[in-house]
Amino acid sequence: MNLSTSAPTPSTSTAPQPGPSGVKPSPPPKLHTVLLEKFLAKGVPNADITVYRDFVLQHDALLEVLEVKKSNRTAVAIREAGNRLFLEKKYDEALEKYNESICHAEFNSEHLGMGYANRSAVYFDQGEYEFALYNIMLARKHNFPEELRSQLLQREINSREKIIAGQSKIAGQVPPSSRIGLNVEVNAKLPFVAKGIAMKYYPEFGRGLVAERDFNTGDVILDEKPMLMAVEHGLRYSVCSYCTASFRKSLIPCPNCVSCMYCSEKCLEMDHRFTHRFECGIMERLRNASFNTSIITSRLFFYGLTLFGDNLQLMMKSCWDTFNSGGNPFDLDYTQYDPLEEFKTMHKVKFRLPKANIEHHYRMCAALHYAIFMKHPLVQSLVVGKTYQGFMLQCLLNYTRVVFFLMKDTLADPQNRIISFLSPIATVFNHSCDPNVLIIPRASRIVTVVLRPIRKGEQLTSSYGPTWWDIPNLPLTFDCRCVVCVLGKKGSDWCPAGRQLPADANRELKRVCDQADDVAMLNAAQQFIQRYAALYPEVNLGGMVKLFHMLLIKVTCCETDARDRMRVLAAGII
Ligand SMILES: C[S@@+](CC[C@H](N)C(=O)[O-])C[C@H]1O[C@@H](n2cnc3c(N)ncnc32)[C@H](O)[C@@H]1O
Repeated sequence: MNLSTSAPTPSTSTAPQPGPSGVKPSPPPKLHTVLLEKFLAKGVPNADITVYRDFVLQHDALLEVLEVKKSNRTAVAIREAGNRLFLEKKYDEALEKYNESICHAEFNSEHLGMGYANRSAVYFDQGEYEFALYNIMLARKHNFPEELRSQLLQREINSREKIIAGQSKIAGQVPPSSRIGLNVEVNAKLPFVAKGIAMKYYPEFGRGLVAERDFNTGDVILDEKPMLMAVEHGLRYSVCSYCTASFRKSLIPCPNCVSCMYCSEKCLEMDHRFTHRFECGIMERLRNASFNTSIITSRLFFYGLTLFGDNLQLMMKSCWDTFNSGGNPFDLDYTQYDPLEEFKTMHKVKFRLPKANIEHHYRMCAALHYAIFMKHPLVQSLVVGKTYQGFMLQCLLNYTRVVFFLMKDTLADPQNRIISFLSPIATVFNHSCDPNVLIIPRASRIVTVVLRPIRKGEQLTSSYGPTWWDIPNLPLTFDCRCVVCVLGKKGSDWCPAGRQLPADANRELKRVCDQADDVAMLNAAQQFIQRYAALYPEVNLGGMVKLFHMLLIKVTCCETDARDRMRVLAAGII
């Protein structure tokens, strides 16, 4: 037990940020704040996690919130709200409402079919005829009422006619190009990582990634599948709860709860197998007690438990002594992919606590999750007895620390809603205000592209928010020790005085911006950065890196759209 009464009582307002990536911190959930304030009033902020747990269990009644059940009545009301949005041509909002309605529709009811049919009307109006056909197919599969089928048939005929007439968006779309997927030689044991990247320990950063050979602008050096992902609650009707794909919001519901949707049966099955079976039925309680995506901390425990075949004894034997002992994913052999070995490496990660003292938040977070998960019948049946319960509690606390240390967040939409991911390699990139790579999280993959030439021996760094050419007002959770900050430079002060591009380059700069489309501009920007790299950092080159950065994200999004349309075609609609 670590009961220290002499430590100053920390304030509850310094909440943990959702991750180290510079995305705006979310306020702590009300329940967390209320309980933490009560707890800290006792004057023992450094109390052992078991003391936090017992305190939370004493306040069990506060954890109770109504778990919303599926209901056709609710489904109808929400669908009608969707219809109003559809008439106002607010298509994205209408799709979200139809998704919510589909989630609330009872198992096997006609209201599932009605929701899909209404979605098909939105896609038809948007000119997304393949998605319209896909949703018509779903409507028919899910009890769309017989008496309304003629309308659906007419929409199907109209969609097919549009496609035959060449009005499909597939015709004019950006073809999926080599922007997605590695375009350099790969590591023999980690075929999703470029050859010539290794892990190195840096005293000021902890683990980091180092280049063991030169890389060029535009090299795709990582194409990784995350181990775990989480979407904030507000996105539950917009993206897949498992892989986070948007799939133009053409999602299918969890058959048992109203809180999760998926882009495919496969994702539904995978999510259920690894984590959702422990969450289904207690989602509202979890949400009530969690930061936006902090549920991912507990998911790491249940993911591990699943990989150990639900055998807690085995998991405890393998993991009890290895918390925080140091893990190196480069020791793994992914040609013989073993998710259990990958999990064990993540379990061992040596974390550093952030600069603000927020350990009391971590303890409250873990204690709350523990108390809520212990209400789930499946967890109750697997975690029996004080020893195993103690192990689960310790895991939840350690994984809260590890996940908040490593997790990367990304803004999913203009409403700044967040998706978070945890992966063995992409989370090892340290931050620099002068980054040399860009991480682009897309549905179920994390792609990393080189922004400017990297020489052998340099550290590979991404930006968690601030860059020297762009300084958003976003705090980092640590004192930044990157080269820009250590030298006390900001903005254009980072560029050596008098360094300028030659006159020729200025003409070329204009040519880059005059390109006809995004792909051409992206390629021109890439060549420009590579050609003038010797003059980096220079203000205009910084602007060009920023443009390259922006275009990479835009082109990747277009390619994702293109792939989604191809995927719908492959579903057998034509
Ligand atoms: C996503 S992890 C990066 C990998 C981490 N260094 C490790 O050992 O696994 C983020 C953490 O790395 C450290 N870090 C990353 N960039 C840093 C920087 N520019 N200055 C100081 N610490 C940094 C901080 O402790 C931060 O919370």
